[in-house]
Amino acid sequence: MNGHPAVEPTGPTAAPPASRVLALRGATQAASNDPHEIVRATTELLRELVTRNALDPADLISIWFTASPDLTAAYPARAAREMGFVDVPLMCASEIDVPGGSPRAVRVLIHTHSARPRAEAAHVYLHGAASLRPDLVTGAPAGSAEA
Ligand SMILES: C=C(O[C@@H]1C=C(C(=O)O)C=C[C@H]1O)C(=O)O
Repeated sequence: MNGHPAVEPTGPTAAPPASRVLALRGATQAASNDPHEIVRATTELLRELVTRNALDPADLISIWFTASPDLTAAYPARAAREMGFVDVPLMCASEIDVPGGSPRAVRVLIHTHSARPRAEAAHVYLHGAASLRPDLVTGAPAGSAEA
């Protein structure tokens, strides 16, 4: 051996990691299967996630979207690109067509670097999608879309 420890020291004296990975969920409901409405609803959802979690766009790792099978007029990822997330890997897919599933639903899963612990993640469910996960719907801050 060369005298150096094989691994970085751990325990109370070790420096905290500069950054952790945080996953955030969200969902919303578009007014209709129209490109403008899909982009509008998705933009609102992304803005709320960014605001409520104080996200720095430079920290974003990737963004996954699903659209319910009745939404076919546009890719929700378009909203992210139009917001300036042009170098963030994006993906869209069709949601599972479960009987009774939420209509016109855009769902999102964001992975980001963040110092925020998972317990403090603010997941965002807007409009008709709020009924999907009532356990995750928290009070919206002043000035939010729901106000
Ligand atoms: C309930 C939701 O819809 C679907 C069901 C999920 C679940 O059961 O955990 C997760 C994502 C969606 O596929 C949601 O978007 O949160």
